[in-house]
Amino acid sequence: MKIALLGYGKMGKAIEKIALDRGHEIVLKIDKDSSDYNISDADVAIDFSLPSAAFSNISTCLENKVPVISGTTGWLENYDKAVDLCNEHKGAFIYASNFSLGVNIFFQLNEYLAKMMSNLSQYDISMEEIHHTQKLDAPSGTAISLAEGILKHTDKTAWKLDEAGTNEIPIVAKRIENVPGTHTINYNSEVDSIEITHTAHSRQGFALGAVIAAEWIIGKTGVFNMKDVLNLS
Ligand SMILES: NC(=O)C1=CN([C@@H]2O[C@H](COP(=O)(O)OP(=O)(O)OC[C@H]3O[C@@H](n4cnc5c(N)ncnc54)[C@H](OP(=O)(O)O)[C@@H]3O)[C@@H](O)[C@H]2O)C=CC1
Ligand SMILES: O=C(O)C1=N[C@H](C(=O)O)C[C@H](O)C1
Repeated sequence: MKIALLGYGKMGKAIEKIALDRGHEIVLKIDKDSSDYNISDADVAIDFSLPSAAFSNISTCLENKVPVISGTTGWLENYDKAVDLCNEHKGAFIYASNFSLGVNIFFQLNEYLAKMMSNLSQYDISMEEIHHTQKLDAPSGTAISLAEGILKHTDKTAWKLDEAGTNEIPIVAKRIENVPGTHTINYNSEVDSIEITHTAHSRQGFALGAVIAAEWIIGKTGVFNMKDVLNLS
């Protein structure tokens, strides 16, 4: 498979290594703002760039009928436009806030627990995410996905970074050197607390998931997610 890497930073480099190990070829690497690259040699593009660059990169791929996998976070105000563009061009597109198998299992565990806790008003919910100090967005895309999973099953109406109202899920974002990504959901009552945590030990899981998604999307048309790729029910 011929892969274009849109974003050649920490994730782009981790993806390159795994892709080469799995017998793929990297035909394009874009690591800064450059609007006139030629994507047409690629079978698939993988975008791990910047919040400000992702939508433009995704649009370029879809307009040129190149399937695109995006892991960039912090650009979701344009997600619906990307979906429309994908449908208009009969393209193929996956966005995931987190490509690791472990986090996608954790997403399901989170919803299961939220359902169980939904009528137990003695527990207060809160969330914490910890990432490395170079991270540009807060809260993390994964924290937002986790909060959305909880909102489906509770009477909370929204998530909020830091200070939250009674109907909101508070998210605390911490930035500590070299932390690849840790997410915790806490239910606290006067007598006890229940906490679930996913801890990434490196970027390997994210990168492998992105390459697996790129392999999976070839020959498909439509907008998909990691639940489709991993066949999680
Ligand atoms: N979904 C998931 O599983 C994961 C998602 N992420 C997300 O992926 C994104 C990238 O993370 P990470 O690799 O750690 O970040 P980095 O900052 O290490 O890499 C981003 C790269 O994008 C480059 N870039 C700048 N402008 C453009 C452009 N217009 N087109 C393409 N590339 C460009 C940057 O170059 P320069 O430095 O010159 O500006 C930089 O090399 C973030 O949004 C992060 O949150 C990260 C890990 C997992
Ligand atoms: O920027 C990162 O590093 C990460 N970003 C993603 C996010 O915002 O959730 C995924 C992972 O946690 C690492």
